[in-house]
Amino acid sequence: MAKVTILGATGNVGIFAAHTISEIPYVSDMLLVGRPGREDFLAGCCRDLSDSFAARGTDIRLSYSTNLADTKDSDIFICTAGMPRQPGQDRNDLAFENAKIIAETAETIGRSSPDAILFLVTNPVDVMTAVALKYSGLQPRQVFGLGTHLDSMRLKSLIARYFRVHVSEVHTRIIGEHGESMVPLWSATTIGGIRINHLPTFSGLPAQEMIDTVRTSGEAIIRDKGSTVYGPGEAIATLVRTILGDENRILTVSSYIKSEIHGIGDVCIGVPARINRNGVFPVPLSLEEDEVAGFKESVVKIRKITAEVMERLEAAR
Ligand SMILES: NC(=O)c1ccc[n+]([C@@H]2O[C@H](COP(=O)([O-])OP(=O)(O)OC[C@H]3O[C@@H](n4cnc5c(N)ncnc54)[C@H](O)[C@@H]3O)[C@@H](O)[C@H]2O)c1
Ligand SMILES: O=C(O)C[C@H](O)C(=O)O
Repeated sequence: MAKVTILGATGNVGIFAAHTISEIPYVSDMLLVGRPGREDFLAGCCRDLSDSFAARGTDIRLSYSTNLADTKDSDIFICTAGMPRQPGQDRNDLAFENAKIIAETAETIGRSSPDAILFLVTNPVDVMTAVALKYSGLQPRQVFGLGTHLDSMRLKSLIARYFRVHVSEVHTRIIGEHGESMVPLWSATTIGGIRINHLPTFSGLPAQEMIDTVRTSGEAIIRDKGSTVYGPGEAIATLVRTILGDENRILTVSSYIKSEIHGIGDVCIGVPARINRNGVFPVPLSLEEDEVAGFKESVVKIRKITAEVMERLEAAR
């Protein structure tokens, strides 16, 4: 059984993730962490969630805190703390402001919970994963971000609708940045176990339109309803269940790669990784030429933003 701590629990994604994670049978304790001054709101969240646990018959010890010292003994931290983007902003516009929050938080967690797993949701998630890895001092397997898992789910849903099949029949991946330079892996896309380009209807697939829709999905939802919540909240729970259940699923998350993909590495970015109770382990891959080219471009972009943020963080200390 495990203790799960949610940082940024008063936010839209944090509180819905608390709800989705509470459905995972391996969770015995859940701690909601918010900023000082938010005690009443956190207390209200605990009462409201407790009612839902009772209605569902879930037995989880739920508590809240505004003090990171109380997070000791957590098995997994989910970090949703930080600014979300506003309509018209790019996720990367948030990089430095959110990096300051993540660096400070990660430093504390690394010292007080050296065996924990640290799961980043805060955007830009690839850069935040690198910042958390550096400042926590944890091992690469212990630190990862939601990466392109949500993008992969969005593409899966579009493909399933196009071919009129159940979503569980579709396997697909998007790698690279959780952002503009994301790269769809059509070579790794199957329907009912059959490679998508072996299906007669493949020639009519509006592939570019689909990937454009995925690329702009977060932006469109934020413009229409203010924030993306249900997609990320369920995606977060999938990852937490995979870890706590020691499931060894291969999901596409932001992880530190040394050189696993065509010799490309030294960056935190979305890649397929085997995920279990010990953490996240990128899977070496062989890709099509155009996919490698797209991935290289994405890596160069994320490396540059990460380096700039790290430099500014150091200068600000
Ligand atoms: N990676 C993904 O796929 C994905 C999906 C959805 C949201 N996000 C990101 O998650 C983050 C949260 O989104 P949201 O919609 O819940 O935002 P929100 O504004 O509703 O919540 C933000 C939370 O961060 C906390 N916070 C803000 N500044 C802080 C600081 N200086 N120190 C500590 N805590 C602070 C707030 O108190 C609040 O709890 C954003 O960065 C958003 O872009 C990522
Ligand atoms: O788009 C955003 O800013 C939120 C999140 O990254 C998403 O893709 O839903």
